[in-house]
Amino acid sequence: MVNITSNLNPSDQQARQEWERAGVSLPQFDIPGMKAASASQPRWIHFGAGNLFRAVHAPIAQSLLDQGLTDSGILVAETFDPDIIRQAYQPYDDRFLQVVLHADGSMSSKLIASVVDSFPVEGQGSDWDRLASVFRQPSLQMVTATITEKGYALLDAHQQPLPWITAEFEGGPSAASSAIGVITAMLLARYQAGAYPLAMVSTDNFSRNGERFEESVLLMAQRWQAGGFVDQGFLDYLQDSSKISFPLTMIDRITPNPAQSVAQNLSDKGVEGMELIRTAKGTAMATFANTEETWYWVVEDNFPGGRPPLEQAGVYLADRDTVNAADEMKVTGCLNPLHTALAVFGMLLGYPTMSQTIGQPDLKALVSRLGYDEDLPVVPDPKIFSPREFLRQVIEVRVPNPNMPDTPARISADTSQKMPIRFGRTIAKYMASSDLQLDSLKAIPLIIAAWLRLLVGRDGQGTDDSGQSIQLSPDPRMGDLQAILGQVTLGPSAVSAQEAQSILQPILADESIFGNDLNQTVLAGEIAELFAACCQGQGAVAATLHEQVAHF
Ligand SMILES: NC(=O)C1=CN([C@@H]2O[C@H](COP(=O)(O)OP(=O)(O)OC[C@H]3O[C@@H](n4cnc5c(N)ncnc54)[C@H](O)[C@@H]3O)[C@@H](O)[C@H]2O)C=CC1
Ligand SMILES: O=P(O)(O)OC[C@H]1O[C@](O)(CO)[C@@H](O)[C@@H]1O
Repeated sequence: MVNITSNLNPSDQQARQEWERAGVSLPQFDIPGMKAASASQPRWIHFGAGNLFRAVHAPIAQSLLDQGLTDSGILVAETFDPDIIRQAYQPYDDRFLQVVLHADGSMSSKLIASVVDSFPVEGQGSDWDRLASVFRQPSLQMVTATITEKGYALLDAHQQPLPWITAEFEGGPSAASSAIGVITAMLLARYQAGAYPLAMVSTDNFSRNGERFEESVLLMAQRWQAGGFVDQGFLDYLQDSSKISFPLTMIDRITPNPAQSVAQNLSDKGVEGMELIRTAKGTAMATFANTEETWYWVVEDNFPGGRPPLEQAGVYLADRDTVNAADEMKVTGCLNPLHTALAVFGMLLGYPTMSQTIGQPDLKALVSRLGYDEDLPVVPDPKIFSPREFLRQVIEVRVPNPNMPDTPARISADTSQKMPIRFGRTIAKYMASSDLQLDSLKAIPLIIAAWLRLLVGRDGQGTDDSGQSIQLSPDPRMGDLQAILGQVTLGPSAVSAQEAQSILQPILADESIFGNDLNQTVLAGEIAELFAACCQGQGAVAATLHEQVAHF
């Protein structure tokens, strides 16, 4: 048996052979040497210690170390759920396995030991002080983040501070506890230590992520300045692009929650302690992260304090327009809209995995129509890779990978927040185009209708196509959407298309969901008709889908 915390002395041939037998490749670099170098010269710190960090960022740091291109590893801080550090990092010396699940059913694993230190940040205390001393080091070059889209939010829809942010606005840096509050307080420490340069790199999954990161940090700092906690010089520092940058990025690697099947497989191969961990806040972790083979990280090359040679580890460095095009290509066209479509129908039709959804011929036809015919004509071409080839891989290789334990439930979380980017942008482009006709969109109205049909129910329960009540994934708009959809009846006496149009009117008018008032478009009638058809009793969703794809 082997254990990830065991001594990885390069001369211990027996241990190395045992790892080899377990199918796990080991770090090639000198771990104690790396730890010493990182302590005196930290270069890279990450916020958000979840699974994507383990699938992408930490392995990139390891690749650079293995190639001898850097001597410094990566540090990781967690503000939202410090139990992640306490339960999934500290007991394992900050090590874990990165497990790649290949489409042929095989898996390859790497022991990742590039994480130098981990910080469970909870108010001011020793971890806060240790983190601040990292930020005071001139050697620090980049901060990356995966804190989810919600992590950047400071204001509500009425531009009022979110309840948990008010105390931070009013209490200044010493009251910081949110990710943005802590990051801004750390930048203050860096400013006070010598105003050294730093790149602040959001790697969260939404368009123009760097701009959003910058706006949030600046807003926090402005509120602190208004309260007399910081001087104008700090704001000037944050806005001086020769000091602080907020590059745009596109990141892509489907990384599901750790699966029991993977834990079992590793245990069977003789790796000890491969356990699933669920923190009290609900983050699903393990002693490994499972992910797919394909990955992309495209980042705007704007690092005022220099950067590690990321391109040597497979990262695309590009100009701002290219990154933006790559991101829009993925998020509004060639991946995420297809994912949402499959997740919605997967929930309705009872498919347990994402790969099973796309294995159903009607659903494959639906996302092929969506991707090739409706999205591809309006997505930008980043030129560094082909959108058509990217789309082909998503449809033919990545989502169908039967080895990936990804679920419709994971992808369908927060769908209301994803609608404007995943479908609203495309609708807006068709509306603005003189060549493209809005009524040529057939997949998009069907997906919107299916999503609304899924939400028919109450208290966070929806109704699947067999009429059973099912637990829906969390969504901040669930309450108000279900209140409106509560007027809908399912079954033989279900709503007519006309009734549906009147019930759906306030939802379709909501520009925060669709980016446009759909009632002003030909799509409203189409959605209402499809929605009403999907409400006509058991099997109506599958029947409507089948009938529609026959006409694509
Ligand atoms: N998992 C994936 O396939 C991919 C994820 N991403 C991005 O990475 C983000 C995180 O994904 P994972 O690490 O896989 O998720 P995860 O569930 O493994 O971890 C979530 C991470 O986000 C933090 N977090 C959650 N809510 C927060 C909040 N309100 N404020 C600050 N931090 C918060 C958690 O503490 C944790 O560190 C996603 O939301 C997405 O933006 C991007 C591409 C692929
Ligand atoms: O729908 P979500 O929650 O953004 O997840 C989409 C999935 O596709 C991805 O964009 C793949 O990179 C990941 O964010 C995630 O696996």
